[in-house]
Amino acid sequence: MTMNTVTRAILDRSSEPRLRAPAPPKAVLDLALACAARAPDHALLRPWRYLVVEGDGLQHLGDLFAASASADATEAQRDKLRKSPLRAPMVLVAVASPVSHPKVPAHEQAYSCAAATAYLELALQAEGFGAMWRTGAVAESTVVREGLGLSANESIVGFIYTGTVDTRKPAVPRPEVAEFTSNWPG
Ligand SMILES: Cc1cc2nc3c(=O)[nH]c(=O)nc-3n(C[C@H](O)[C@H](O)[C@H](O)COP(=O)(O)O)c2cc1C
Repeated sequence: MTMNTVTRAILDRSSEPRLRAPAPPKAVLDLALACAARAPDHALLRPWRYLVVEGDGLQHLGDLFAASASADATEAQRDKLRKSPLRAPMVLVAVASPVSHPKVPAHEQAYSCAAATAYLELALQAEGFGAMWRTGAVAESTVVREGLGLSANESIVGFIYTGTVDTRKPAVPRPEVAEFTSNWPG
């Protein structure tokens, strides 16, 4: 079967944790963000926004991560958190920004942000850049959320680390379609 460019790009994509400069240039970033804005979006609420963090911003993000550590964290644990945004030349913070709507609950709006973020990541990868979606405790932290200027109703859907692939990670095994698909009623 011949494959469309989009399906090929999806099948070829892999997350890449080992990233270095240069970050995607503005034209590629804008293209990827335009792809994000094509996500399915019930009632066209546009319930997502993105923060672009690079340069000194990565140090500030690291400071926020370190400040989010629990009171009993060791200095080594804080240091690891402080350095984690420096693993890429650019971090995109995906923010679910739900509004109150009679037919679209907040969790559906978060799904739209997740779909947008997957499109964003895929577009960066299709354009030849590496990307890795990360969360962890920092994504739930009030210190980080407030430090990034999120309002009380907003949440962090992910930190997309992006840049030039340094060394490729081994391919992740993918499940067979039959493993996660069944007919209903059987
Ligand atoms: C919402 C979300 C959060 C994730 N958080 C992390 C994370 O904090 N650390 C991590 O190593 N991988 C995380 N991942 C997984 C990686 O982004 C990646 O998908 C995984 O390593 C599999 O690689 P692949 O995308 O090439 O299949 C997360 C994925 C999603 C969708």
